[in-house]
Amino acid sequence: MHPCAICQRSRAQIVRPKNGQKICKACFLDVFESEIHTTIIENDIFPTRGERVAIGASGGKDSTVLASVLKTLNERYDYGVEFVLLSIDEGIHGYRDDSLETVKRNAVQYGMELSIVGYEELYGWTMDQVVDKVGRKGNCTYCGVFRRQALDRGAKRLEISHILTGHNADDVAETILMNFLRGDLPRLGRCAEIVTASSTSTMKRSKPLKYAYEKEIVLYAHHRQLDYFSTECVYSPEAFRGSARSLLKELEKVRPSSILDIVRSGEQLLYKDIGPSKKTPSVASGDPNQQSTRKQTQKQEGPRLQTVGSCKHCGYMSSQPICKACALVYSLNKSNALVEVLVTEEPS
Ligand SMILES: Nc1ncnc2c1ncn2[C@@H]1O[C@H](COP(=O)(O)OP(=O)(O)OP(=O)(O)O)[C@@H](O)[C@H]1O
Repeated sequence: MHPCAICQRSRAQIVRPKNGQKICKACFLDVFESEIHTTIIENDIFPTRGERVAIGASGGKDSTVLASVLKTLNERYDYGVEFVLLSIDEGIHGYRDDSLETVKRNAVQYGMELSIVGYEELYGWTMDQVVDKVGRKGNCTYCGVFRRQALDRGAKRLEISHILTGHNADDVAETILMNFLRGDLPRLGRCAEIVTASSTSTMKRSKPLKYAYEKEIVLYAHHRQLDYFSTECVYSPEAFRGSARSLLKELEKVRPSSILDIVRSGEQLLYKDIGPSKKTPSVASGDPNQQSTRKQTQKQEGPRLQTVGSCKHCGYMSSQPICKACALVYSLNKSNALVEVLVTEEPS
């Protein structure tokens, strides 16, 4: 029987996936929470007392652990923050409708207000309809782009300007790997940041679980007996992300520190601005083809720093003149003769 490497008193029950340390359950829960508190303090995630902050709540393990830990830490360390659960209903039958029931229970369990915003209401399309139209290849792109904006819009309705997501170290490392393999250094730099803010938008996003391993999040949820929804999305992840995930899991098996090492590498690779591109054409409409012309021009001239501004159509955060959500809705509606971009209905 190993004594706990931290308290030296109780029997070690858990081998920490992050570093192999053998510790007892109480010390694991304590060290897991303490590390997230340290991340919050070191990165000044809650600089303003009295702030209302939205937690992107999917009902899955990550955002459920995030909500639970934040409630604990807010009470323990008195951050003075009010948390609100914000859920996006993508319109995926047999998946999101079930997980939203979990979020409704979490709202009661954690005593947090819950707000739900749907793709159908925002974009005129549920994900089930998008998949019917575009098929299973590439549908994750629509979902990811729509969700990002839907969270912004949901928060704005609540008069909240700070959104937290449950992205963990594995998620961040996976995205860094994907961007590295694509040679997309500007995006790589942005995805490695823990807090993203912009001078042209009031919305801030933070990832308090950025240094928490997925395996430890599962362990924490298990030992705290949290109520979360564990089914995978019925539309499996796009092939490239799936491959990056498998690669990461293989690396983790032979070297558990790989996940944090990749996150640290991403942080070191934060791209440095090399000045504006000369020939970038302006994008005047939501036509995604024009945006791809812009991309090609950038490829010829070398990468540029991706700066965050506002979409000319809908006014929400965008690194392009026309945001990706507007471009995607445009492409979905175009063949239905609905050229009016629905997202313009709610300007910022
Ligand atoms: N439908 C949703 N509504 C609100 N927030 C969401 C939704 N889907 C994802 N998010 C936010 O984005 C984060 C990352 O989402 P992702 O799809 O990678 O899921 P995940 O890693 O399985 O996380 P979770 O376990 O919380 O579902 C989530 O932790 C959550 O904060």
